[in-house]
Amino acid sequence: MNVDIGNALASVASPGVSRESLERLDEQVAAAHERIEAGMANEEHGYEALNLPQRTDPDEIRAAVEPVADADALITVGIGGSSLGAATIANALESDTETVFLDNVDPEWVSSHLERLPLQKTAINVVSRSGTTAETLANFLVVREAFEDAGVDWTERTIVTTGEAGPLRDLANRHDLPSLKVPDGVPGRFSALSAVGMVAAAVCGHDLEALLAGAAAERETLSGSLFDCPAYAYGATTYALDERGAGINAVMPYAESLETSAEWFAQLWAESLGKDDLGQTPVRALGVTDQHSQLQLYRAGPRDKLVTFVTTQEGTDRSIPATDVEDLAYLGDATLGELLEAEFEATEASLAAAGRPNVRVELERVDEYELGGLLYGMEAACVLAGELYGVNTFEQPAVEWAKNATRGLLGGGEFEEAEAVADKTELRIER
Ligand SMILES: O=P(O)(O)OC[C@H]1O[C@H](O)[C@H](O)[C@@H](O)[C@@H]1O
Repeated sequence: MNVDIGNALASVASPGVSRESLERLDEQVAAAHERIEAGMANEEHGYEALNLPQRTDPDEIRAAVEPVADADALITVGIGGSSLGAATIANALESDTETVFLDNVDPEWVSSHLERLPLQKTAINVVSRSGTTAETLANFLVVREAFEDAGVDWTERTIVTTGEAGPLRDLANRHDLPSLKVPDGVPGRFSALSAVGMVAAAVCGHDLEALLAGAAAERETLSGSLFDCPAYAYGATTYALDERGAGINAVMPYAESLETSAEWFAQLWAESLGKDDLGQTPVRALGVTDQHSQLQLYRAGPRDKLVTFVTTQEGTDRSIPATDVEDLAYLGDATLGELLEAEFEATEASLAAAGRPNVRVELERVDEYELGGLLYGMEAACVLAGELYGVNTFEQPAVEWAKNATRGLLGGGEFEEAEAVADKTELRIER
């Protein structure tokens, strides 16, 4: 990926960061880079994620999915980091295999998928790093039952990806299911380039080598200066803008196929950096759609936002048919791709003209190679930002708190967090 931070400079935007400040910040980037390289070399928890392009074995993943290679549909049961990376890849790329991601326990929604899908020709991909996440295990039990009710042997159609030990690992062993291991030292939200994100891609027939090659190329750019490394330029600029008041980061891909990448990014940014009263709030937007809903706020609301555009240079196009309606004649000379491009450029310029900081992340096209680069680049940006903030990027104690409270409420053990639910302050206004 390439990154253009010109519209984040103080000469354009407020808040903005001056070239001199960036040069001073670059000294911290150099120190952070040394720390990151050491963490990678020592295979430390979290930093190990940045070694995945070299560590992930596509053959192992393809071998595990071999029994379900004929599937017409794939249900991935997982949540957060065990779903969003896989969904980002699957939703970005074309495939004949329909992919469904059960990352919610809304009973109506879960049932509607199970009633609709051809279960005889459907595979199940269960993913949980811990193997204990209540939503994932509950959904898996429900999916299994639906397969049994339909007379389909779910043990023939299930692939498990989980840690070395835990309830899901036990289950995989008990039923002799094909299974893959979540690599050690890789937190869920940094695991897209492992089996966690790539099983679904393999079932869909995507090019796993190209995903990893794109990520490896991004890894090669990591260096001690933000001016030489797109990922660090992004991480350092977002950090500097947050310090200057842009506490919100609205990520706006200009490609429908990249919409899920903004969801994936939101988890990465929020769970990694939201600590010690620090962190930038990620917001999901989509170009051009959200030009007609959120842009007013981005351009004229509080000066607390950075807009991150994600653009692609090339893709399939479609011409707009000519019409004899005079006022619409200009459209007939264009294509939908040209319209999209013009709308992006106009939106970017409109923010800059109003002095609102924005950054452009450029991909050449939406394919495996470029996606690998985007996933890796944003992860590296996040790790760098975590170093600059001085937070523990790789933990998520606040999420664990709510997980414990839920388990306590359901009788899954003694968790003091559950008591807080009973302590809720009420001020109800009833109709
Ligand atoms: O993969 P699992 O162990 O099932 O965890 C799934 C998700 O659970 C929690 O919400 C964590 O905060 C996330 O970081 C994680 O991705």
